Order: sequence, then C-alpha cells, then structure tokens
Amino acid sequence: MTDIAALALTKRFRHTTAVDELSFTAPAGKVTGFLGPNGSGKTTTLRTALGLVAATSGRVLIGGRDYASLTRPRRVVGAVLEATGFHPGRSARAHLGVLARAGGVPRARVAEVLEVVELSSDADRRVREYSLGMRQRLGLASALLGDPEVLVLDEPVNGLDPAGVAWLRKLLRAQAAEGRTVLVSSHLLSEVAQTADHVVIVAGGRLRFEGPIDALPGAGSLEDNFLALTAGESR
Ligand SMILES: Nc1ncnc2c1ncn2[C@@H]1O[C@H](COP(=O)(O)OP(=O)(O)OP(=O)(O)O)[C@@H](O)[C@H]1O
Repeated sequence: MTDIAALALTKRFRHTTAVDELSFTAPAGKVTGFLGPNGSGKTTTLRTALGLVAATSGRVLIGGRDYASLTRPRRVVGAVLEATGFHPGRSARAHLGVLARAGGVPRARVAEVLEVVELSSDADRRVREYSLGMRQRLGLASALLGDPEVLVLDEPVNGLDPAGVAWLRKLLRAQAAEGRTVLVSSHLLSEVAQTADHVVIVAGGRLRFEGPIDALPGAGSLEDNFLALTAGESR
C-alpha cells in the first residue's frame, strides 16, 4: 500500500512556521483533497513530501519511505507542482522524451501519456505557444510518465476550462480506482466535493480536519465546513 503519511511535520522558515506538527494520511485507492486558505502550508507540505524542501522536524513517508530513499522515484511518485519549468522552445514530445530518458522510462510511454492528456495533436508545437490549460495537461503527462503509484498535484485545475475540469475529475477518479494514491490541493471546493473521497483541511499550518468527505463535522456543504473550520485564518 503506497499511501502518503505526514508525521508531525513541521517546517519553519526564518519568520514563519509554514507547517506545524502536521499529521495526516492520504490513503491508497482514494482521491484526497488537500485544502486550506492561502498561505496555510499546502505547497510547503507537498514540496517536503517530494524532497524539495527539508523538514524542520517530522517527516512525510511515501509507502513507508522517505522520498529521498526511493530508488526509482519517478516510478513511484508523479507530481505536478506548478505549470512552469518547461523549456519554452521545446515541444511537449521533446520535453517528455527528456524526462523519460532521465527517469529510465521506455520512450513508447511518451506517446501513451500524450494520448491520456489529450495533447497528441499539439505534441510537436513549442511549449511557449501553449495555453495555461495545455501546460497543466503537459504537467500531468510528465507526472504520469513513470506510471506511478502515487500522484501529487498542486492546484491542477488552474487554467483548465470546464471541459478540462470534468476531464481531470474523471482521470483522477480512474487513477484512484486503479488503486493509486492521489493527493491534490485545490481552492475549488465544489470541484473537490465532486472528486475527493477523503479530505485534509489545514489552516495556519495545522490540521483542522482529516477524514472521509462524508464525515465532515458540519451538516452543510464542503464550503460551509471549510469556512467554519478555517475561520479567521485567511492571509
Ligand atoms: N521559501 C520560503 N521562504 C519563506 N517563507 C516561505 C517560503 N515558502 C513558503 N513560505 C511561507 O510559508 C507559508 C505557507 O506557504 P505555502 O505556499 O506552503 O501555503 P499554501 O497553503 O500552499 O498557499 P496558497 O494556497 O496561497 O498556495 C506562507 O506564509 C509563506 O509565505
């Protein structure tokens, strides 16, 4: 079972405690929505899980192991942190080809993931010509390249049009149905309500709720619960 477990994770920057003794589990086979107001530590937590930020204390384990100790990380975890970082003069196909080579992934997988994210017909255009939504799709294609057991996505809905949002929802549900672990941060609560099985709500770097979406404490919508659980914490 390749779940993601944050264990008393704390990350302090010079003047800020971004994440404060945070513990939660994103279970395998489920879509976990990771929610919190601006500046509540979501991105920092995800970056720590991926070994991009060093924890001050505590840890995040993926299938019981630190990211840094995974021998073929691209085969275990696929991540989309932000839809940037692509070489603008390179095509999507070339970009994925470079990643495939670096990650020890068979080249044939490039065409497969381009198909999955519905970018095949634009695959040879330069990324500088891509819209934000197309960049998000390319980010997802990079994440899916190694056919990972775990997907970590930071705000993947940004820039997608309504058809793209519906498409992403189906894709994430299908990934979870195949037993994968999907951890996705988002501010779009109505979308999360339709996609997630499990939610983790943070504010000020601390856990406010973790559990199945139908076990939220309040009777109202996810948004009502979110606002009640995070009151006064928006930055
Ligand atoms: N590299 C850094 N140096 C200093 N402070 C940082 C750094 N990265 C994040 N922070 C601070 O840590 C806190 C949490 O930021 P983080 O980006 O993790 O929040 P978030 O929940 O992802 O926010 P948003 O919803 O706005 O994306 C913020 O106060 C932020 O300013």
